[in-house]
Amino acid sequence: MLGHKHFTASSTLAGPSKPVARASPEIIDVDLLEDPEHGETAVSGSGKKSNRPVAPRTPVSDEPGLSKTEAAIYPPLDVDPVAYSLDKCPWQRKSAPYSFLAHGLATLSSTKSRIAIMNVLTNTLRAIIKFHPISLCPALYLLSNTLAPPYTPIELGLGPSIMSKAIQDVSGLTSAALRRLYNSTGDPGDVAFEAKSNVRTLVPHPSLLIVGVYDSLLKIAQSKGTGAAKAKQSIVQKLLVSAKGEETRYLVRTLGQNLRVGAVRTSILTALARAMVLTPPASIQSAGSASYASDALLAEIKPLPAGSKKKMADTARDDLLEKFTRAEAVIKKAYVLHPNYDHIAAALVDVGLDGLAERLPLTVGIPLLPTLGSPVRSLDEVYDLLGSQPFSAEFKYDGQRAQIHAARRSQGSNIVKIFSRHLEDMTDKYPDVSSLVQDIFANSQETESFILDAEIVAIDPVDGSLKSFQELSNRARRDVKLDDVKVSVSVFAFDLMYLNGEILLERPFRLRRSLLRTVFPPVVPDSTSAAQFQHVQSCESADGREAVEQFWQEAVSSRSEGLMIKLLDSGLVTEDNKSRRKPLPATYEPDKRTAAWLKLKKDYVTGLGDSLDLVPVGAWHGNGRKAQWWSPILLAVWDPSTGKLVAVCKCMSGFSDAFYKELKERYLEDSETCSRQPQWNYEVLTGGLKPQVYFKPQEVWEIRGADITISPVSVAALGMVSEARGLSLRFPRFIRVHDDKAVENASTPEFLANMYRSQQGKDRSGVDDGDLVDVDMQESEAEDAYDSDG
Ligand SMILES: Nc1ncnc2c1ncn2[C@@H]1O[C@H](COP(=O)(O)OP(=O)(O)OP(=O)(O)O)[C@@H](O)[C@H]1O
Repeated sequence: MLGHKHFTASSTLAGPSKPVARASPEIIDVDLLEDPEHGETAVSGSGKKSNRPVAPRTPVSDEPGLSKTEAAIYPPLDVDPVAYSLDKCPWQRKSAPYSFLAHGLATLSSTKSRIAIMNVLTNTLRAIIKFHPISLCPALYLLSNTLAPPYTPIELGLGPSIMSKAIQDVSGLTSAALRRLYNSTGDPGDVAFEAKSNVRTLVPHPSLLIVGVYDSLLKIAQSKGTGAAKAKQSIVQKLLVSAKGEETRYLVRTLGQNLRVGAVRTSILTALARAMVLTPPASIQSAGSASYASDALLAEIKPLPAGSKKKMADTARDDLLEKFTRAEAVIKKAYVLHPNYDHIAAALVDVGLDGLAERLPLTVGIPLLPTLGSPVRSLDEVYDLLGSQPFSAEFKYDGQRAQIHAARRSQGSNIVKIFSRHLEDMTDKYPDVSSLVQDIFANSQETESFILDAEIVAIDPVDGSLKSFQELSNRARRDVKLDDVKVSVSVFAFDLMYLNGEILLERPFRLRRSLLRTVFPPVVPDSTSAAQFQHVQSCESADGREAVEQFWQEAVSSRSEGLMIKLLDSGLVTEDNKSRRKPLPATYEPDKRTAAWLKLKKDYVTGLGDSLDLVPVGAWHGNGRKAQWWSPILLAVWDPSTGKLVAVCKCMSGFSDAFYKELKERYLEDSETCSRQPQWNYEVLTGGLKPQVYFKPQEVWEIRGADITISPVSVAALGMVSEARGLSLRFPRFIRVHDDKAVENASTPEFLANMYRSQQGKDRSGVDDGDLVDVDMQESEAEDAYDSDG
């Protein structure tokens, strides 16, 4: 998966200051471009030729809104789709220009209204579907700031210094000028926009196209080996030379992997569904299909006044909303079973909404989005929610989720794919699990193909006892050879979604579990380097409440994280649930935090014995739903021996939207309390964590977490537990602001180290790297989970 790469002030300045390089038309890649009507060659703001571009004169705003260029060319996109006239689109039946998409992104970043966001996305996609459907797939990737499906390993691999050099070359600004711009804007896209805003070109540059920009990103990602940095920089420069107005800002934000618009995947899919209903591609015969809106229906609908949130009494609009709802369900289902925009866009253009489900079924080799659990705080709550409906309580193992896909091949080797919770392809990481799957095929001649859900857990190779998640995180991540496997694992299987050509998602859990248990018996291989296969340890509600309580106690004292509680049968209406809610399904619900899967974690109930009092010292700009706020927030302990604050973890959990809003107001950027550089009365050590803004240390927050871990990036309590590593808090959760505490009352590194020691159950003066945990990985997972919910 593409990582978040942030452009830091210091990296903006990387590379020597160069003489001005003129934007030259010769270096433009023809396949990026078309239509040379708007091009220019460098002249100064006065219109005279100049050797040096003029420094930007316009003040830099936080959220830029639309530049004049795009606003003048394109009609507004945030209007009710019923009122949006595609006839006014100036690029009809030509290749879709990137400036149109940039116009959409700029409009998105200037609004927080969900209705406006949906309108912009819908209208943008409608124009593309109608006039240049080939651009639909690249547009979906560019809108979601990805390059490929999540299971395709592809990364831009663009270091900030490449970006910085490219912007310097194209704008002619010195590194010092860029640094000043960065300090006043804090966003690389804004820096590039401002840097280019006064560059005028005399020789026309053809316009960037959506398809061309996307292809260039792929070329950047594919540049490997010696000379890759140069090749990447050259592609970025070509793009920047041709970019105009908002294109520059969004191009650079795209390259920096932080678009800063509030469009998450669910909004994009909803908009795609609406766009298909309103404007099916010319290739689809929509006449008579109930999925699409006819001209007659649209003519009947009265457009909503701008900004209106009220639903008007309008039967035709109700009909349209119903079509939207159905189309959304079709597209979202297709995506969760087959998360691939290339396939979805092609299928929509070929067969439309009506043929989508058949064209994109659950497929071995393409991961589906997994079912997720809803948190509960106690067994009482479990019984309260499920009443007397039968459930199974399973150990919640502390490992890595794995979706295992396999198909027998009569010739050549069998297909085996292992996907993570976020659908990344981890097959290379687990050759021992691949080898286990080959054993499964060898042992059972009837098994032809399957998709199963499991947790891969580190185990002791001798006695099979469970080891910690930290132990598992010690395994190498890529291209692991079977002989190099150092940490033994067991696959704890808990669900079966597909077997021998049959899709089992709609079957109740009791049946899926029974197939899993009978078709896939446990495997304990002779060799200790091969993976084991087991069923999760479980207990049934039918065994009685006392047995379930007893099982919970076992989970608490084991190395598991707690329990997963799963409904066994669908739709039972019992005395206790009939009045309260509709019966729950026990089907496999991709991408849903279903109430039929409850998770009861030890740390929800017990957690760390104590909470920590930490000081917020900085933050990063949020993404997706949180694009307008700061998230995560960097928290620090107070070191009384040095009088410094030391960052300990990033926190993004436990905050309400209202709290995020207040926080932004409390620490207004560039005011007395917030700055791009740390400049306060207390020195703050951040180790490997570099926030985008620094807060004046002035508050203390109560924070709870799952446990304390040795961290590769934290410098808190450095040397107290490990010589070379600091400590961090795993899964930090905000509880409240401590109004009664000053910075000097915050938790200390010593307190942190003591907590770590008591959690380990012994006073350890040193640890090995076996306890290392990848803090960043956990955080990005948490963020994704939040966004997909939101
Ligand atoms: N028996 C089990 N059944 C289902 N999931 C299990 C089981 N044992 C361990 N797990 C792990 O627990 C997770 C269930 O919690 P949830 O569905 O909310 O995912 P999550 O968002 O990754 O949560 P968390 O961070 O709490 O693990 C699964 O993703 C899986 O990795």
